[in-house]
Amino acid sequence: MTAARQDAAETAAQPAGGVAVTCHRLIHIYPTATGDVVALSGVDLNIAAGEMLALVGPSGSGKSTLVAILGGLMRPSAGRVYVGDDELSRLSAKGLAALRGATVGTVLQGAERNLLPYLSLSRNIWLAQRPAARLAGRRLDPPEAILDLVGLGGAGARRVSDLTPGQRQRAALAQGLAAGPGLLLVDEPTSQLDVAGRDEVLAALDTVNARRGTTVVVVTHDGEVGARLGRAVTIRDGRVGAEGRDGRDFAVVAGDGTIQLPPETSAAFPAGTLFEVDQDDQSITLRAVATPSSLDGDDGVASASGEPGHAR
Ligand SMILES: Nc1ncnc2c1ncn2[C@@H]1O[C@H](COP(=O)(O)OP(=O)(O)OP(=O)(O)O)[C@@H](O)[C@H]1O
Repeated sequence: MTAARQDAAETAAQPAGGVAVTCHRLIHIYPTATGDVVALSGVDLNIAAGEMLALVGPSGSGKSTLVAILGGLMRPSAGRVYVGDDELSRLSAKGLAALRGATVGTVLQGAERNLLPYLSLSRNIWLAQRPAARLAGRRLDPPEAILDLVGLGGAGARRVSDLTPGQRQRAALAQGLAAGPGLLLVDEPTSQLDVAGRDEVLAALDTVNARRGTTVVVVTHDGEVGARLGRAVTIRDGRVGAEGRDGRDFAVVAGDGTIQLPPETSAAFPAGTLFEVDQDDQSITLRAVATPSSLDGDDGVASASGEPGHAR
């Protein structure tokens, strides 16, 4: 949480209510007619309760699959995932339904997919609250209070179809927050918005996080959104490839000890390149000593020594 968010959280009337998330060697495979598709190949990720985080990465890297698992919409093929105290693969179908109904709010990409356009905002939220009230026996905030959180206070009587795209996206956030979840998962909330609309959505997420302590995970292709949330985790080839925190970029050691090189670095070193590894307390130095093509030749490693360069 930033200092501003911390201040707001301390003055908020509502108690903090975020849940932590832990993924350990998470694997997901889609069986298809043409063979298995490995969507997640060992995700290790810790998200603290009340943290805000962006999941970024190229198309097809596994972001939506990860979010669907965190939201209790799918079970992983292997590995463990905790949302709060619940290990999801151990939950019964009823337990998963309770998780979806009360603990996790999922906002799908495309605001309209989350809302009934012919109903008022209040009615939309009220309908989304019913399963949570039944499943968790919780007393929930009135719809107007939830709309207020996302900057739509006083708009409860308006119909979804009468809203601007930015308002509609914030209404979709309100829908995801209807049951008072500890974890809010939001898929591409800003992709169809102009800069002003994007800023309003980010401000709404900040407010939700500050006042409720809700853990917020946003899937986005927008690097600016990642930067504004403070922590951006890059999913590449189905695992955590890198992480940005407060403007600094980090490589991440996976649970199996591997580190993905940044794309621009790996482009300079073809697969099969041999490195010498030097390590001290604070750093690891990789010195490329042979490329696959040099290994194909007669003179092998020695002839390529020092080429194509150094990676550190
Ligand atoms: N239902 C499915 N059946 C088979 N393969 C799937 C299915 N859903 C996703 N995949 C595959 O799993 C991999 C990861 O997909 P996923 O949608 O999770 O990635 P993504 O990072 O969210 O992509 P995008 O940014 O385009 O939404 C891709 O290779 C995709 O083709």
